[in-house]
Amino acid sequence: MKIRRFSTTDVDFDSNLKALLAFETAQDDSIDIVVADILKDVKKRGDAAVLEYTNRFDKTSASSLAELEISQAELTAALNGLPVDQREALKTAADRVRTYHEKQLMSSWSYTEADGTLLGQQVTSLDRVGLYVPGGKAAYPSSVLMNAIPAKVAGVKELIMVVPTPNGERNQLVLAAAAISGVDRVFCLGGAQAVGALAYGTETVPQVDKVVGPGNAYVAAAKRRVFGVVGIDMVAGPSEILVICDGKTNPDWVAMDLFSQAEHDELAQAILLSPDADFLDKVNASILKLVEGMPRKDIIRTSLTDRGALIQVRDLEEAAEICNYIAPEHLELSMDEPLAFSKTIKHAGAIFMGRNTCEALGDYCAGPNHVLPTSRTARFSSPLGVYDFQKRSSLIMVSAEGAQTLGKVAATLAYGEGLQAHARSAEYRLKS
Ligand SMILES: NC(=O)c1ccc[n+]([C@@H]2O[C@H](COP(=O)([O-])OP(=O)(O)OC[C@H]3O[C@@H](n4cnc5c(N)ncnc54)[C@H](O)[C@@H]3O)[C@@H](O)[C@H]2O)c1
Ligand SMILES: N[C@H](CO)Cc1c[nH]c[nH+]1
Ligand SMILES: [Zn+2]
Repeated sequence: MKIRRFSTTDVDFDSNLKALLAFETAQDDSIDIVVADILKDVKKRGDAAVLEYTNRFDKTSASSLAELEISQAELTAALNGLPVDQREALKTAADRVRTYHEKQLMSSWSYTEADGTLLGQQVTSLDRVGLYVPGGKAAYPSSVLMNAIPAKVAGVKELIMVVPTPNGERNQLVLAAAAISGVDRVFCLGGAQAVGALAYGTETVPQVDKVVGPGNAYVAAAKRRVFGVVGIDMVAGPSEILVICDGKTNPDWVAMDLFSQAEHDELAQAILLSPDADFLDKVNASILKLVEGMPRKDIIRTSLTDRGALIQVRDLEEAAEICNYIAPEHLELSMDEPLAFSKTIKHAGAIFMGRNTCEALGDYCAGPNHVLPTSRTARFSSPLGVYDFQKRSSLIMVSAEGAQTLGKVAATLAYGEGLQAHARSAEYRLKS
């Protein structure tokens, strides 16, 4: 296993390094072609197509989609059947996630002008949302909490969750997490066919208003394609971690932090930036030593070999510049004074500060959401939050007096645009 090793003094960042790193993972054309066909078929044939793809990709043998729905009784039984430590850990995580997200609630507001005209914004929640919970290579009960709790806090009426169950195995922690979070319906579906079912609706799966949640490159491509028919939260594809380290953290800790995201997916991306060449050597040695003991070592090896990199930077300021280009899903600042340094970071899904703050704490229980933008979309997207499940309507109530002043302004501008009906509509309200 060989991880790419660069120094910015040898490989110029702008002209070479950007090209050397594989950033465009989730936009792979071959995946997009497969996904386009699946979505077209789901739209045309509904349940029958979803069932066929599910049986093929998840190696199940269901004869109807109804068979793939999990009842509320089964969700509750899963929760009650968990070992106490697991049930308590789920509840602690759920409480912390809820407390954090309650701070994000947007509320309605309005103000009244001197002439009595009222202007404002009315906030409402979405009616029905689809929550994608990944489940191909690993089960993600934590993603159930991260998807469902903000939706509940926002006041969404109906939560429809999909999760693939390879070989028909229903993960009890995932089911328990759905019970704790108050999910209304759960279907054992995954990949592009699950996203299509939620977006277009089928005989069995209800159509939703928005599809949220992370997934592999097939899920990310499907979400991109259904956007417009339904809303989507962001592109949350294969996981990424960028560690910036001053060279003073235990190299084993940093190696394991890189593994923590690499073990998600062969397409995950784990990169370390440090000005200290000896430290990079030590982390490299730690990686080679520690990988042998990892149950998911094959995935880690592929991810680190294909997409990982150890990069020697001139200084930490250059590391910040490179980070802002990469716009990683997760950024660890493993250094002295990380809070001050964080001010130089513009683009990252979540920033983990200090040597004790491993990214894994954020994945499970710190409180902020772990559904985060990937593939450089942190340049313009934010973590999943309550705001993704709320929307705003503008409020305008013009007084009789306001209609006089605003009417003249509007009519003048409307005539300027050549729009007679607009102008006259405003003028009808003018007192002669
Ligand atoms: N960004 C985030 O917030 C976040 C959070 C958790 C997990 N993740 C990422 O989610 C992903 C989970 O991936 P996963 O694979 O374990 O589960 P998944 O649920 O995303 O994908 C499984 C589904 O992919 C589809 N699929 C697999 N191979 C296919 C093929 N050849 N053709 C068509 N469809 C195919 C199948 O339908 C299958 O059900 C990982 O990449 C992980 O890094 C991201
Ligand atoms: N790191 C993932 C987001 O990229 C979230 C997760 C869930 N479980 C473990 N990790
Ligand atoms: Zn993770």
